[in-house]
Amino acid sequence: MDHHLATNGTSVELRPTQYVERKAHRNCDAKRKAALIVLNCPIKEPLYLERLYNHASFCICADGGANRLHDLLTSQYEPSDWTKALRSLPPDLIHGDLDSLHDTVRQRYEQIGVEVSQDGDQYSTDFGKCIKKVIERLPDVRDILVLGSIGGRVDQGIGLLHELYREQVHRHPDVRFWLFSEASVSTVLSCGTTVIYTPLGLEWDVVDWESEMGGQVSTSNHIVAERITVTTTKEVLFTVERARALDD
Ligand SMILES: Nc1ncnc2c1ncn2[C@@H]1O[C@H](COP(=O)(O)OP(=O)(O)OP(=O)(O)O)[C@@H](O)[C@H]1O
Ligand SMILES: Cc1ncc(C[n+]2csc(CCO)c2C)c(N)n1
Repeated sequence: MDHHLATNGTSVELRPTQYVERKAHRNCDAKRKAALIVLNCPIKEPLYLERLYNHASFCICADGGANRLHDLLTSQYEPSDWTKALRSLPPDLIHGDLDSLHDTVRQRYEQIGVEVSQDGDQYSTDFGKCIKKVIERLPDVRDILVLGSIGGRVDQGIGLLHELYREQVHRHPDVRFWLFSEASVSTVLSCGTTVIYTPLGLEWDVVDWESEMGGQVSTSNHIVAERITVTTTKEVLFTVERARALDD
């Protein structure tokens, strides 16, 4: 069963954990195309990155995201083995205004044949620029996996949520955006009914519950069943906490 598509015309089914499940090789011929965007945010778990990478048929680093990828990969090898380290999970493209990309990182990636492209526009973020590239290079993309965070700078964090909402709701309603951060997976749920399959439904379940910023917001809810149904009249951000450890 495809857990993304509307099954009966009225509900969409999602399985937030599918992209962190084990996959031996990179997905280049998947029916439902996915792309990975690596943002300039801390990446601590190599296995998390590898899982997302293997589910994507196109991987793009947003400017300083390439520094993060470089640092994580090289930390796992001897310093002299940096080519081997970088070739283990090579991005297809590094893109952005390139004001954060370190010179050495750029040179090293260029040396192993990774394309680096610059767009100096000062009215769009590197994340926004990368989404455009993904759509250009992978026109049939259905899921965009974003490895990032809303920790750190508040303007960047709120800006990222704003862009996820804009892209999902207004610009690319046929594409689903997933934000994979250190501790959780988030996606914007459209109006109507969404069924979410998780390892575990919600402890604080609500019915006919008005929700808005400054009004009522459900945070820190607990998942206690395998199937959650969310019916909403406005888009909502759904976040599920990740299990502490990924299992093989
Ligand atoms: N603290 C942060 N929180 C959330 N997202 C971030 C943060 N820092 C960077 N990002 C994301 O990573 C992308 C690349 O960031 P980078 O630092 O390389 O460029 P920037 O010039 O600071 O950002 P931008 O050009 O997008 O304003 C940004 O577009 C943003 O989406
Ligand atoms: C009202 C307004 N606020 C901020 C920026 C600046 N800005 C927005 S995106 C971006 C690119 C960052 O790499 C920059 C510098 C602007 N142009 N307009």
